Amino acid sequence: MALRWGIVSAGFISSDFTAVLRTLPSSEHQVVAVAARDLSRAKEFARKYDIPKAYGSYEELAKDPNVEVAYIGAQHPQHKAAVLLCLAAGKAVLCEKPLGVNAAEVREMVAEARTRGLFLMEAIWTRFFPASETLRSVLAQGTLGDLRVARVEFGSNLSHVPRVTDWAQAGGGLLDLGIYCVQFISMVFGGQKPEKISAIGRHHETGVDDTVTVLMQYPGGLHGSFTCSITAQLSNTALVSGTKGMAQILSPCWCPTELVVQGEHKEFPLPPDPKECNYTNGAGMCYEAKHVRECLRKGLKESPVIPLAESELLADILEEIRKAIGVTFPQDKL
Ligand SMILES: NC(=O)C1=CN([C@@H]2O[C@H](COP(=O)(O)OP(=O)(O)OC[C@H]3O[C@@H](n4cnc5c(N)ncnc54)[C@H](OP(=O)(O)O)[C@@H]3O)[C@@H](O)[C@H]2O)C=CC1
Ligand SMILES: O=C(O)[C@H](O)[C@H](O)[C@H](O)CO
Repeated sequence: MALRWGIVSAGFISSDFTAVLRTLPSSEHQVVAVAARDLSRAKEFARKYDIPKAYGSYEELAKDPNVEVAYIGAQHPQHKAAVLLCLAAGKAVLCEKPLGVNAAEVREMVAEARTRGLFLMEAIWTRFFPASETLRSVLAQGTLGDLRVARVEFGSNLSHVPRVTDWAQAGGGLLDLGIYCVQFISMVFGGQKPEKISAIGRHHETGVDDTVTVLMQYPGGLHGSFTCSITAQLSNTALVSGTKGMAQILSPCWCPTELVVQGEHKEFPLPPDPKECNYTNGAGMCYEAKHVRECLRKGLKESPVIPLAESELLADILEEIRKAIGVTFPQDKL
């Protein structure tokens, strides 16, 4: 039976996600409604993607009985209200990363989903790419021996993207790009909590974090480290290494198609990108969409691949790093 999606907000990532859903069999995925703060933009989006219902408020979409799962594609500070609204209306929710601006926001959403017995997932789409799945099996087989080090770099000059430098919209590299680095390290180290975190950060002129380098010590003496930047181009690769060898995810490591294990290069081609995609490897959003459908059809309340406890952990780590480098957002004071 088709999963009936409602798209909350009509921005860039919502466009990509909707375009990708339309490439999947309509017997499995249908987009039944879209909402934007402005009705005319919602209507334009609905016309473009042939969506039967357009709403001028997120509230109206949440009340639509035909919507089964809401996809939240608004900017970071708008996630919490949209998620809570959809959960209160009994919808399952897939919310873009970062789930919340800080750990308190994430905990509030997770608690609400649990209390209501509803599915909630943070859209850490990276984990559903075949290259990431293969890396997880390589690690599970012990191919790399005892793990020692994980290292990620994600940076690019994004100073032209308004939301990325906007302090009021919780911009900066950590929440936008650093979250991909932290999720990688967390994935390869088994979702453990780091014992120690230290960080240095350069502030952007708008007050958000510009470039951040982080060292994390994990139980068993494992070392995780990353650099993220909204002004400097970095290698955008990720590696994990142990006593028997190394595996490397090549660029773009947040939506990967190439994995090198002990020197052996493996490629994982994506389905063709819908031509209107705004972001790199947008076609790869199909993997998380399929995963959400599988979870919902099995009656799961959270994803086993990115469980809610790990979303809480990622938020805790990001918040601790922000504290260490002195970056705060309005949400931190509430
Ligand atoms: N998984 C991935 O690959 C990617 C994920 N993302 C995530 O998706 C989210 C959205 O990013 P993106 O699509 O680039 O963002 P956009 O700039 O396209 O904004 C998305 C929507 O946010 C709402 N919005 C924008 N500004 C404001 C504001 N000042 N106050 C209230 N609402 C506002 C609007 O909703 P409306 O249409 O209702 O007016 C807008 O359409 C981010 O959280 C980002 O981290 C982004 C890029 C890639
Ligand atoms: O999730 C992402 O991929 C990031 O939000 C984008 O890559 C970045 O913000 C590009 O503008």
